[in-house]
Amino acid sequence: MTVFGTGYLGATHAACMAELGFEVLGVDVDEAKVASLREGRVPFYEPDLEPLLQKHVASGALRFTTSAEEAAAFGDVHFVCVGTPQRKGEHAADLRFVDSVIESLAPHLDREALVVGKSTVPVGTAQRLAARLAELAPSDQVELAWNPEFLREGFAVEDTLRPDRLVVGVASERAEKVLREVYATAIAAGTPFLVTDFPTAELVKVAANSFLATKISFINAMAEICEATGADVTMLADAIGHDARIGRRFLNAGLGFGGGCLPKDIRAFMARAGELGVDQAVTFLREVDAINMRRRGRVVDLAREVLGGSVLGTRIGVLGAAFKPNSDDVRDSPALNVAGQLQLQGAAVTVYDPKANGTARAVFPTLGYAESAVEAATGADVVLLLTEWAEFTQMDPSALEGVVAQRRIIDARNALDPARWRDAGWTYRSLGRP
Ligand SMILES: NC(=O)C1=CN([C@@H]2O[C@H](COP(=O)(O)OP(=O)(O)OC[C@H]3O[C@@H](n4cnc5c(N)ncnc54)[C@H](O)[C@@H]3O)[C@@H](O)[C@H]2O)C=CC1
Ligand SMILES: O=C(O)[C@H]1O[C@H](OP(=O)(O)OP(=O)(O)OC[C@H]2O[C@@H](n3ccc(=O)[nH]c3=O)[C@H](O)[C@@H]2O)[C@H](O)[C@@H](O)[C@@H]1O
Repeated sequence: MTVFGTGYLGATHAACMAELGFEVLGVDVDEAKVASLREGRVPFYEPDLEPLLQKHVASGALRFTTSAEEAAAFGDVHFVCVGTPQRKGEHAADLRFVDSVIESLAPHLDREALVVGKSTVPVGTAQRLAARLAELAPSDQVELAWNPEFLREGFAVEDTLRPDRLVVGVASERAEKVLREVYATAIAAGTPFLVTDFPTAELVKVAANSFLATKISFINAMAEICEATGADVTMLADAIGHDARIGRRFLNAGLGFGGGCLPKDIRAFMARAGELGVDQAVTFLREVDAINMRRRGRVVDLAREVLGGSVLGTRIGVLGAAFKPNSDDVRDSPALNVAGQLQLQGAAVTVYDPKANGTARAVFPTLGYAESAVEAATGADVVLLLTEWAEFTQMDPSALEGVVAQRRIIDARNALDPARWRDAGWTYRSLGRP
């Protein structure tokens, strides 16, 4: 099989398919990425991925190329895992990479093949691509299926090898049969395998991410109310989370969601609903987005408040740049956004992230970068915890007390024990907690 696009999703999918026993050819237009993967080096940080890549590159089961023609000749099943980012200045998804896979692959498909979309796309895309595939492919035995992906960064390998469900949108029994073979190991282990049509498969993905985003913004809205009343949002989340219908997971209030998926997916969903004339059905997502973005401003305000009204001329130590722990991904990262805003307001900001210094520096070269939490906090008038890496949450306050200018910490992820820091003489502030 082949995997088009070897980013966070595609590289993981390719390595995991090799682990399941398939011969896999990864395809990317980025020559540097392909060169790195060929040498067994993952060009981003994802726990557990590199050993898997190295194992299967070494055995020859996993190879990489930049040639779509080579891929067409090699594969019977072709997965599409390319990016679908937000279009510049718009909410809609940019589908040019998905389109370009079909344009470059289809003309070479001269025998039976199944093209399987995994990228997150607006509903209706699969139908359109299926028509284009039929137009371009020399063989009439070429078909499309849609198989959305639900993996989380930081747990990508685990989620791919042991998914909690598999969803396939198919147009024929043959496509279903092929996908049952591809996922035979997970199906045998009891993973629910849901077979549906194209639009349902596409919608399952954006509905799931919209629900997750809504859950986070719901608790962050409660955090705003807690801040106005002196209530404690963490206790509130624990208490409502005991109701199994609600559930405690994804109710962590704080700086809100970012990354290459939730923000762009809810925006693309609103844009697509608008095109379909049903925008009213998802106008609540506008509020979900607005609540989320307000959290970033709230942390900046809190820093200003703690610093006596202005951040101008102050030194701020920032712990975390990635959009979440166990990842080096800084796409739409709330942490980096806050660090950038504080710098714009005149603070000298020094950032440390265990894995994301490099990716952060590439998009935000003007911030200061440190090699450790202690170095980032040195001379700081306030320290901000913006990404809850275990390295930070397990930190002893005494590790920083000798280096900071002032013992002040803002815990924007509600990840530290307030009593521990206060007892050690720190001014501790967090979001939605007194
Ligand atoms: N990152 C994640 O955790 C998840 C991502 N998704 C979805 O998967 C898709 C990919 O996301 P990421 O892997 O994060 O993006 P990414 O940006 O890390 O990777 C995309 C890759 O596609 C390559 N590419 C672009 N055009 C190509 C072409 N014509 N042929 C071959 N390769 C090409 C790029 O060079 C890049 O390496 C998106 O639609 C995303 O919403 C879905 C579930 C999880
Ligand atoms: O479509 C995708 O790409 C993926 O998007 C998310 O996965 P991911 O973006 O890797 O990360 P999450 O763990 O969902 O976290 C997203 C953001 O929400 C924030 N978050 C999460 C949970 C929470 O309780 N509170 C909270 O603020 C995180 O800090 C992070 O910024 C979904 O969880 C995956 O199922 C989905 O496949």
